[in-house]
Amino acid sequence: MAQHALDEVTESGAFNPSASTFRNFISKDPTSQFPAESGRYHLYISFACPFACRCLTYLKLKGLDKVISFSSVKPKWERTKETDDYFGWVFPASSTEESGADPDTLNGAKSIRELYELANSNYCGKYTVPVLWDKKLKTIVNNESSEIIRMLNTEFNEIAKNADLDLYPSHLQALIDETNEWVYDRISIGVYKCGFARKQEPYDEAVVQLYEALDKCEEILSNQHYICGNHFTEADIRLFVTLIRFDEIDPLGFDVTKERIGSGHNRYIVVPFGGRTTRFREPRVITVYPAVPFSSKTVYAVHFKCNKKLIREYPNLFNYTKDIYQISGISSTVNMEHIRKSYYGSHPSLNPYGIIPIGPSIDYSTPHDRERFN
Ligand SMILES: N[C@@H](CCC(=O)N[C@@H](CS)C(=O)NCC(=O)O)C(=O)O
Repeated sequence: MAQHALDEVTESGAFNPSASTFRNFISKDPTSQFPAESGRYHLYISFACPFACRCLTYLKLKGLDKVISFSSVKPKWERTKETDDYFGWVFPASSTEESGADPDTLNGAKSIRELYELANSNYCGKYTVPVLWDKKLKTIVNNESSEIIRMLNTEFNEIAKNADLDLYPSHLQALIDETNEWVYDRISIGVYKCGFARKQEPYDEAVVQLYEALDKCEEILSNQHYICGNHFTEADIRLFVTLIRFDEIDPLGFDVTKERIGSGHNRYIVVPFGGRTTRFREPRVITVYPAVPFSSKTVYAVHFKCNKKLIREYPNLFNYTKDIYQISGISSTVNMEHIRKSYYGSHPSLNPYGIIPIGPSIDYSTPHDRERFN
């Protein structure tokens, strides 16, 4: 059994991930094995992982982040044991080692792998995030994001701050399920199918399907506010976590304006803006030959070869992404520094030197036009 999703590739070269292994459910029933209780559970995430961030988004939106604690691993995979070559998610040794990541004060684990081994000493499989951990029984409840978000939606409502928020309302369930199916297959996992393909044919197939699905989203979102109508649902969160990783915001804190200076040449004026990491003290003018727009240097577009079109070339999808980003609590689930470091730094077979491209500058907090559907 493969230890990494990256290695779950069939003989024909296509990415084919295996199912998650821990599939228990937390229930509002106090007599169940895993009852919904304040302070009992912990969510281990990576800010880089779209699947883990689905769950974090639920903690924020449902007002459960005081009821269920959470912490993030470091973004870049590291060796997890002296005795073998498995590289995976690790915790920092101290809270100052890596901004956004926390040591594992609960179990004293050095890696996510250790948690899987604590839960099952015979475990062999992938060591993925998210991990929903039961502090009382010292085990993994569930490591499948699509199930964790369903529990968070309904089972903690007695103690959730925003119990009334229902992201899987009964009248939309059939439509949400149907939407999830094609969005997952062609977009959420579709970008990984493009990136992890080891032969041209499966890549060609996945990339066509990805862009057909993005075109379909664009069409749907030109007629309605959200992907399943005018109601914000689970399906929007599942789509958003991929869209936000497609066109990355400027990680270095540069405001880049482009000027054309003759055929084939672009001049970029790079201006540092306040409060964020900057590399230059003074505004600089840099010239790029030939005319390669910065906007082509994005996470999925570059790293996973999803470069037919960027999200911001789709007016409705782009404004939709901004709209969701601006929902209270959501921007705190987006850590671009972790996303960049992780994708570019953790897949040596895709990016052997671990070089992180500069990326474009997009401000997702700027106005959008989605209120037109209100
Ligand atoms: N089915 C899982 C998939 C989670 C998943 O693929 N996580 C990736 C990060 S995006 C991971 O932890 N990979 C570690 C590895 O492949 O070793 C879910 O949706 O919860």
